[in-house]
Amino acid sequence: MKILVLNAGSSSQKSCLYSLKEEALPVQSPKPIWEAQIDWSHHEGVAELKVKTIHGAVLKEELNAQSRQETVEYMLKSLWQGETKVIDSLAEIDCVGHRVVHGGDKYKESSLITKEVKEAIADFAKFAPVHNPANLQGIEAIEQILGEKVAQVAVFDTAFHAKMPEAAIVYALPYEFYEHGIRRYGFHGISHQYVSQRAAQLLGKDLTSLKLVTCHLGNGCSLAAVKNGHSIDTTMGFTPTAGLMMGTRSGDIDPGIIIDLLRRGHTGEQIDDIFNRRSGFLGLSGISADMRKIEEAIAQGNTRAQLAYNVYLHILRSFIGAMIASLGGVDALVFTAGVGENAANLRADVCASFEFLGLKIDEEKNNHRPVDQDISTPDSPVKVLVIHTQEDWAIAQECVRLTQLSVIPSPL
Ligand SMILES: Nc1ncnc2c1ncn2[C@@H]1O[C@H](COP(=O)(O)OP(=O)(O)O)[C@@H](O)[C@H]1O
Ligand SMILES: CC(=O)OP(=O)(O)O
Ligand SMILES: [Mg+2]
Repeated sequence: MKILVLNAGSSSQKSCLYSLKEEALPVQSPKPIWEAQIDWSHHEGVAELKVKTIHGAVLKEELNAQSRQETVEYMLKSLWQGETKVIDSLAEIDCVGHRVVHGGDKYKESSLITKEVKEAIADFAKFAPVHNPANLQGIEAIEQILGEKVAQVAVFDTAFHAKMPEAAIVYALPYEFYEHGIRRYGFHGISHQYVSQRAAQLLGKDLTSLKLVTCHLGNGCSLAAVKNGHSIDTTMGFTPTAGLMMGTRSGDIDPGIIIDLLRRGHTGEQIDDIFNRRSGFLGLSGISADMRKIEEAIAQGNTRAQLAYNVYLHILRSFIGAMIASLGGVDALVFTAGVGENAANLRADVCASFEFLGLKIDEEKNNHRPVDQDISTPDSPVKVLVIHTQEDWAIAQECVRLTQLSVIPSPL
C-alpha cells in the first residue's frame, strides 16, 4: 500500500511516499521510499527543491519564478521520472494525505476530501491566508496529476485542540462573536499530538498521567498545554497569526495597533501583510525570518538581530509560564520543529528561565544534536525532550484509518 503525504507549511512544502505492508503498521515512522522538500525561505522568488530516495538517489535544484502549484507538480514528477523514480505508474498510489491548517469548527477529525471539504478549506482560507490556499493547491495539484479517482484525506491542524475547555477558547468579546465562530481554534495540532504521544513513550509513562508543554517552534510557532493526552490550552488562536513571535508573523499584539492602522487609512490587505508576512524575525531584524541567519547576524554583532532574538525569547518564556499555569504544573517541556529541534542556544536560554522550578539541562546533550532524547539532568524534576516531529507519519496513519485499506493503528 502506497501513501503519498503533502505537508504544506508557510515557508516549505514537504512531501513523502510511504510503502506499507498492510498487515503491520509500525508505531514509529518507517523510512519513506521518497522524500521531497521545497524551501522558499532563503531567496525571494526562488524555490530550493531537494529530493532523496531510500536507494540513495538525490536531486537538488533551484526553481525560479514558478507558481507554488507548478513547483509542487514539478516536485511530484520526480516520483516517476529521472534518477529519483520510485514508482512505475501513478496507479500505484493508494491514497494521498494532506495537512490542512484550518478546519474551522466544522472539522474536528480528519476527513476524506470531497467537493464540500474543498469548499470549506477554501472558505477557511480567510482565517489562514498563508496556509489554506497552499493546502488547496496541493489537493488540486494531485487532482491534476492523478485525476479524481485517488482517495485524498485532509488531516486538520485544528482537530487536536477541538476539545479545549470553553474558557480557553472564548475571547472576551461580545458573546455574539463566539456564536459566529470567532474563537480560539489553535494549530499545529498534528505535531503537538504526535510529540506528546512520543514524549510519553520516551519517558516510559502513560500519556494519561502527564502534564506536558509542547513547543512547536518552526517558521510558525505555537505552544500547547497537554494534560492527560488532551490539548487544554494553546497559544495560537482564531488564526495562526496569534501567540508567539514567529519567522514573519507578529504573534499577539495590542488590538489597539490595528485600530490605529485603520484610522490612518491602512486597508485590511495591508494590515494582513504587515502582521503575517512582514513582522516577527524578518520585520524586527530586517535580515531574515530564518533563525540560522539571525544567529549568524548576532555572532557578527548585529544589534537588531539581537533585539529580535531577545523579544522572541521574552515572549516564548512568558507563554510557557502561562501554559504551565493552565496545566497546574509540568512534567516535561518538549521542543520540536525546525527551531525547536535545532537551535541549542535558544533551548538553553528558555530552560535557564525555568531554573526556579529546579529544571536543569545537560549542556553536552543539548549541544550534540539531540533527536528524540531527554536532555535534562537526572535530578531535574521537569524533563526536557527534543523530539523530531513526524507530522507526515501522523497524516499517513490517518489515511490508513480513513480509507480502511488496512488495520486501524493503535495509538503510540
Ligand atoms: N540548524 C538550525 N538552527 C536554527 N534554526 C533552524 C535550523 N534549521 C532550521 N531552522 C529553523 O527552522 C525553520 C523552519 O522550520 P520548519 O518546522 O521546517 O518550518 P515550517 O514547517 O513552518 O515551514 C527555519 O525557518 C529556521 O528558522
Ligand atoms: C499553522 C502554522 O503556522 O503552520 P506553519 O508552522 O507550517 O507555518
Ligand atoms: Mg511546519
